[in-house]
Amino acid sequence: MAIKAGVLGATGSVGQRFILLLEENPEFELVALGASKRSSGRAYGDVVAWKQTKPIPAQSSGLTVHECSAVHFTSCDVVFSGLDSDVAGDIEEEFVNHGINVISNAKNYRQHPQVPLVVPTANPEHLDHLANHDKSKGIHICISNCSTAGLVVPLKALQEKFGPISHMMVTTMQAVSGAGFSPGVSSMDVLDNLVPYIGSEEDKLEMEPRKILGDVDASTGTFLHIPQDEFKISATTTRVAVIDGHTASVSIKFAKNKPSKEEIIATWREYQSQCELLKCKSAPEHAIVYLDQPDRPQPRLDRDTGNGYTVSCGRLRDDEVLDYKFVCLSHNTVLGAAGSGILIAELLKAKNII
Ligand SMILES: NC(=O)C1=CN([C@@H]2O[C@H](COP(=O)(O)OP(=O)(O)OC[C@H]3O[C@@H](n4cnc5c(N)ncnc54)[C@H](OP(=O)(O)O)[C@@H]3O)[C@@H](O)[C@H]2O)C=CC1
Ligand SMILES: N[C@@H](CC(=O)OP(=O)(O)O)C(=O)O
Repeated sequence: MAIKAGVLGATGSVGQRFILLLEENPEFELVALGASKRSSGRAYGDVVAWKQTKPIPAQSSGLTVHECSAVHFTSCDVVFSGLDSDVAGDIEEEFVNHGINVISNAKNYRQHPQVPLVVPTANPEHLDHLANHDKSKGIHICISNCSTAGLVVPLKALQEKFGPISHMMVTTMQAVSGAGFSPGVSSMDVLDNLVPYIGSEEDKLEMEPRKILGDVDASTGTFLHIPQDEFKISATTTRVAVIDGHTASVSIKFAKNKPSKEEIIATWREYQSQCELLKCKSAPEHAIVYLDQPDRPQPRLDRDTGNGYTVSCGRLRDDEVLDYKFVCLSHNTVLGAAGSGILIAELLKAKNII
């Protein structure tokens, strides 16, 4: 039976991606949409400022947009949240307290010790700890920050094979769709330009990988961060004139032995997450691809690999300061947001959690 899904923040950058991905996926039936009071009570097609390259799916276009109140979403098996973080905190809490399962893109609960922070092709095993969740409430899961999502997949593959990474320096070049649509980045700021600042983004990149790659205390269901002194991260984040696709230049140092370049590339190419092993519908054939061309990955050429669920890596080379440096690229509204939400719901079904 199809998973009945709702989308909160359906009119936004992430919300629109949810609409497109859900429409193409027979595992889901989209039954309810929510946005602000400005949009509620009207047909989705009439209120959304559609900015995707594919047309609005006809079925979604006719759905009525509701206010984000749990009463309108009780028929949903899962509700995906693409809400502005200014409002996501209270709204998601109300939904979970009404027994509705929420998978959120907003940052509000990412650091909560009982809420898993999941990138489905990196740490799907964290979802196993939800099997014994408090059944009087809905399940609450957070998806990572979009730059973090593309980063932790290649790191997880290396951590599994070669042990912990102790140091990382990362500089991102982030697409404008990451800044959302209301108001978004102005063309005067980003055209012919680069903005070397994205508010709070560096803190998230320095914090979230330590939870995603960390352990879980199974006795208490607490999601633990790798201590800061065991995994030091320094991040710089920038906005560039790209529509979709976040690129990162990354340098890493291994805590133990330094593998060879050939071992790293083979590890990335062979890596399989539970999503592929459990045959989730949206799972990419390869969670990571390594590109040998010296000028790849590039956002326009590589963001849609694996329908936007694959991380493209390239330019692996020695680093004079740490061990190695490389470039990675991922689709910020697919793997970095809506796509991960959908893949997490598919994992929950495959694991009999929903
Ligand atoms: N864009 C990206 O790549 C990523 C974004 N995120 C996170 O996902 C969330 C959504 O981001 P994004 O889509 O970019 O943002 P947008 O600004 O494009 O969309 C925000 C959405 O929130 C709704 N909203 C705003 N105020 C209210 C309210 N008071 N009550 C109910 N709904 C409201 C808007 O509805 P309306 O149109 O009616 O105003 C809109 O649907 C954010 O928390 C963001 O940080 C996470 C990962 C990646
Ligand atoms: N801040 C990211 C989008 C994102 O993921 O935001 P947050 O981590 O607040 O959900 C960007 O600007 O590209």
